[in-house]
Amino acid sequence: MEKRRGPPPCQSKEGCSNPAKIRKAKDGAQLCGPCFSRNFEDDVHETITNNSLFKRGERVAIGASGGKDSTVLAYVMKTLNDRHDYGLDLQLLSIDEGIKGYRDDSLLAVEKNRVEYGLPLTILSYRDLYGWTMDDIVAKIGKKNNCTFCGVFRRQALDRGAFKIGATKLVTGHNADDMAETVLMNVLRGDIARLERCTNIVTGEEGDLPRAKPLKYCFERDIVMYARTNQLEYFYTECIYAPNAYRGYARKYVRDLEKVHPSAILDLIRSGEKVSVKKEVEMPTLKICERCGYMTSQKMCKACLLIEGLNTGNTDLGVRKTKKSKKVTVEAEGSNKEENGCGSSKGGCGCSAAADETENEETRKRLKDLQF
Ligand SMILES: Nc1ncnc2c1ncn2[C@@H]1O[C@H](COP(=O)(O)OP(=O)(O)OP(=O)(O)O)[C@@H](O)[C@H]1O
Repeated sequence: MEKRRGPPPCQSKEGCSNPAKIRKAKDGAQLCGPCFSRNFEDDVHETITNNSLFKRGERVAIGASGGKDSTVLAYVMKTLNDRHDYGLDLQLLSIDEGIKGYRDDSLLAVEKNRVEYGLPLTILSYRDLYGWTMDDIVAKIGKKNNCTFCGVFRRQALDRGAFKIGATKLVTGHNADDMAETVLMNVLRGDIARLERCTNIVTGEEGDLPRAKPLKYCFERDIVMYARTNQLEYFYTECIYAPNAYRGYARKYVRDLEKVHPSAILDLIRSGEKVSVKKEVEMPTLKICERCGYMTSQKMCKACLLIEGLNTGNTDLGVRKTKKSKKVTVEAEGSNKEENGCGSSKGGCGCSAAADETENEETRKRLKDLQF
């Protein structure tokens, strides 16, 4: 009878004699658990050094959501900082979007990581920053455009949190699969400016707080395997408000593509990296939001526009380009909105927003207090 063959030997370059247990999704290498972990960490170290992501002595905020990517990011950043003596001051930064049964649970995972990794943790909430939780927003506008609100608010909240703790860089757990999906989405939307930027490993260098993505070349399946191999605790439920997001379709397509053509993910990223906008195409210049002081290419930042819409009942504001949203942007150019109450074209107009006047005032105060 033919003898059943066992697992092949580990293909690690270090000449390990263990049996292979894991096939690395990125390059198909068959490795044992410890060699897979080391190989994964070496990949991230190479990405960090090849792209000179950090300067010695920098305080780096790690965007920690409690999910697999940022949990692995925090663990690997700490491991590499210790192993290679990067000299970084690492801190965890979490944003509580106010989604019951999702973010409150995932923040428990971050809290555990804080204790286990010995990294300080700061949590900022949408409620404190904007006066609205995502639960409130979905109750008001439904599930259709809620991801727009969440994405804009989170981006700004992470920046504000990083400034608050004195970080000079923010790192997020965006991985190779995320990047490939984003390339695809920007192609489908014909958004060439975003297509050019979306594969950059560091973004926001024109502002005060650059963001880096050390896991840019790590495949999602390898991240999950790394988390399992190192018994990392993370929260693994999808956001309860995101199932219909456009990204879901791109994700499924990229996954199907990867099954028949494993290099598809890296190919998509490389395609994105090769795109460059012609010099004569005018790119937006950065200004300061007249209302909250955050950077923006308009007179008023997108978050303030969205808050304005929520507080005035004009929930299309900042979501779709309606005549009204244009009007508010133009208004912001011509007048001081702080004095205008509801922010409509008529100050003290008695429209439905008048009832929200106190709420508006509170939101503004909060935003002012949070300017750094
Ligand atoms: N609430 C949050 N607080 C802090 N950082 C966040 C938060 N949400 C997202 N991020 C950061 O942005 C990255 C990408 O977020 P995304 O929403 O795409 O989640 P994801 O791909 O599921 O990542 P994760 O597995 O880390 O949740 C995360 O890895 C994390 O670094």
